Amino acid sequence: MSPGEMFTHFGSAIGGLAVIWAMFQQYIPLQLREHVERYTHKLVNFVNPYIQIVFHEFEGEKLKSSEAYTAIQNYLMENATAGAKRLRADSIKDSSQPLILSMDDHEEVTEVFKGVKVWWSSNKTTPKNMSFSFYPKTEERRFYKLTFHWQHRELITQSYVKHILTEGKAIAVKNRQRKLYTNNPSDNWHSYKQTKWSHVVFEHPATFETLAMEPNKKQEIMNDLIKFSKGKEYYNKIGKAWKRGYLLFGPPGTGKSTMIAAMANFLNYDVYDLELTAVKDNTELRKLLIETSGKSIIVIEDIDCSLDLTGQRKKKEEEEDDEGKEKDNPMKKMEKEEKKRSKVTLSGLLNFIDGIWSACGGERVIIFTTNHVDKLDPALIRRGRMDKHIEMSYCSFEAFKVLARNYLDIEDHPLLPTISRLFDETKMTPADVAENLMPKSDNEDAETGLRNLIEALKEAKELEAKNKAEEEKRAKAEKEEQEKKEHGDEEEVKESGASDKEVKENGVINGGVAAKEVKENGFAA
Ligand SMILES: Nc1ncnc2c1ncn2[C@@H]1O[C@H](COP(=O)(O)OP(=O)(O)OP(=O)(O)O)[C@@H](O)[C@H]1O
Ligand SMILES: [Mg+2]
Repeated sequence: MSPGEMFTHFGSAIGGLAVIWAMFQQYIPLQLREHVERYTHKLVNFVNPYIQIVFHEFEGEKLKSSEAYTAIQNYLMENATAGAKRLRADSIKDSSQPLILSMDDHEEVTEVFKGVKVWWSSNKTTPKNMSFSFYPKTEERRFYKLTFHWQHRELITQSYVKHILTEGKAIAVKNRQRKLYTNNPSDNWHSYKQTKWSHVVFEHPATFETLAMEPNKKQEIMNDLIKFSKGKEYYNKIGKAWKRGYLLFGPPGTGKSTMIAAMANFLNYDVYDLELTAVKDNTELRKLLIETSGKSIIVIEDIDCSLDLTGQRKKKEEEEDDEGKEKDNPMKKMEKEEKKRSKVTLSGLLNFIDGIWSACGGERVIIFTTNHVDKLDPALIRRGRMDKHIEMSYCSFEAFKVLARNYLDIEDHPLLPTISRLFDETKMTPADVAENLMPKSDNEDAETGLRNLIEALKEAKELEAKNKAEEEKRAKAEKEEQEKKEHGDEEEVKESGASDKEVKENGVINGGVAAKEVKENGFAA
């Protein structure tokens, strides 16, 4: 038989089988079919000497992604992709790094462990739900399947799987790209898999070395962070969730956001930048929290702006008053209702920080930043929630020296004493200092930067003095006005006091006369 003929026979045999299968499905009753299928499975399992283990991407009702899945993914990426023919290219760290390749869906690779051959395949299932959906990928579930001969069951389940998991974790640490996450608006949660967070690679270059701050304060924060990151046992011992809250407060441009980046780089943690206004309610806030991984910093910037904390404490009468107004204005009512719907409450946020759920995962730093610490509810920033309060303030001379070293590479300069004196006399944010020091062209040297700064400091000082003088003048004028008013009131009181007296006296006199008259005449005229 020629190969062509063979192929034709083979083709028709397959075709015949397909027809039999279709008939089986169509004409054999469902119950009988199930029986047949079950027994076929049993038979195949009896004859099949291979065992399969499945590792799913999500565990715990899909709340959390599985660590084992990630470890296997990393392991296979590094060790087994050589044998795979269909690969997927993943994010590339930077252009100097080679492509990171992983197995594509439904691809299979083999590996030999201590002389034993195993098969790994990457799979996904989509539910058989035939209903039409705008989001076809929502329910997609991925998993890895490990297949091996039953004779090696012990070796594989005990040593090999353990080996893969530890190796995978080590590879993850080695290849770790830190990520900067932001929460997706919940309306989009269904459209792109199950992820509530989107991420990019975290690449902020700020470090504690480049952060302008008094050295003692900086060291204190660094020690605090080190103590925290090594404190797993300690937190266990004292029965506290392994997390720590920091409140960074200070005027704009004093380095709060820079500090967060420096902390993330120092600890080698991921950053979750939580945009509270995109979170609809407390339940969603909790879901977001559960989706964060360990070794991460959760940041809520400008907390006073993103949550209406004062609104929570609105007096009842005011609300009633508002309701009265809303009756007249339906637009206002709608607006308020919309706001209500998209509202995370203070108690929701408090639970997010130190409720029962906050302990899931562990090793998390939570940071709030604000420009107005006095606006925040004391319950929110009490110790235990915000354990450490860090004030980011105007630039001191010590802090300036860090900037001078970073921006101009100078440790010492004859102009420094002048600058030191000026820093004592006026205040400027590190952001402004940095901007003045930064060379604006190739011709500018360190001295130009310092002179620019001196000019700016002098200007700031003059402006401050001018503002102060104006403020004093206004206060004085106000005081004078007040005094004048009080004086005027007094005069008036005096005058009106005299006329009262007159009235009184006259009244008495007239009254007296009248009374006298009555008395004398025996009746009132
Ligand atoms: N302490 C600092 N050390 C080094 N650079 C700083 C410092 N403070 C500010 N800067 C510089 O100023 C810029 C603005 O700082 P940053 O964004 O950290 O301020 P912020 O306190 O977060 O302000 P805002 O309250 O407006 O968010 C940064 O790009 C950084 O380069
Ligand atoms: Mg900021």
